[in-house]
Amino acid sequence: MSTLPHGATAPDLIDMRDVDKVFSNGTIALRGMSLSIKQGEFVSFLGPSGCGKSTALKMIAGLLSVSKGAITVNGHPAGQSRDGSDIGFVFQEATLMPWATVFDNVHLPLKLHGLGKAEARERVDEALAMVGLSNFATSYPRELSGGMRMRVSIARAMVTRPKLLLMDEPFAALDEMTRSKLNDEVLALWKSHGLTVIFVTHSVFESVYLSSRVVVMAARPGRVVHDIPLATDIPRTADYRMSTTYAETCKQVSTALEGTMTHVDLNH
Ligand SMILES: Nc1ncnc2c1ncn2[C@@H]1O[C@H](COP(=O)(O)OP(=O)(O)OP(=O)(O)O)[C@@H](O)[C@H]1O
Repeated sequence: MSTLPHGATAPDLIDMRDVDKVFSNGTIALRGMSLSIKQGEFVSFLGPSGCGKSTALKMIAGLLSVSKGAITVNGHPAGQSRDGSDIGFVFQEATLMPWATVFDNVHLPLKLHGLGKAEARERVDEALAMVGLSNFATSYPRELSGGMRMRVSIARAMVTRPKLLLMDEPFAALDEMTRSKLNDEVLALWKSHGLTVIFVTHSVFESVYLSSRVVVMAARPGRVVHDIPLATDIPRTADYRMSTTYAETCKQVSTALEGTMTHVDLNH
């Protein structure tokens, strides 16, 4: 358990203890990563290319094994929760089935759990409504814009009603306006569903706008070098993007990120 600023306690949802990841070709993707994340946090993993952000996310999801150390999610070793449906994963590409409708794409995780179309309809409709795509259930991915395809991908991650949403640079390929809009939509989902979110990004601006905490990582070997808590009581609005507080926080995080370039471990 960790103590929140107002004195209440929230359980640690994720606990990473001294985690290493060494790939079979000898690459040390992560060394000694320790991190606790409380239920309800919005945490960004920010760092240069190759610092192990995606690797850390995939290990938390149980998609990759750890080489050393341990990761628990909700008290279970990563990847060993009862049915895996308490984690939603959104990749950089929307990775939709081009031959299937929006409805069928979002239905997929429930189908894999044995839920037929009729039984799943309410849940799929709910997920599509969450991302504003109720009118596109019968459309095909090729008929949608890049932003809409990413919304389908988010609906597919949310259809199992996960507690934890893992997002791996989901908006990197989108234009600035669509990206800002989707940032706001993810924040709204985070708040309304009491989610815990881990969001991988290269963007200082995006991490500061979204997060309650920015974990700055360095490469060679991948590791955590800064853990920066951010104020969450300031509403994330268009005004906030223009504020001096936002500019100053971006500068602080940017300086921390620039510092990662000098944090090369010469023993590696
Ligand atoms: N399957 C793999 N086999 C071997 N090496 C890998 C594998 N996956 C990742 N790596 C290496 O591990 C390191 C960390 O990779 P990772 O993709 O986690 O970094 P990242 O911070 O997410 O990078 P980016 O921001 O460019 O996506 C890199 O050096 C990468 O080349």
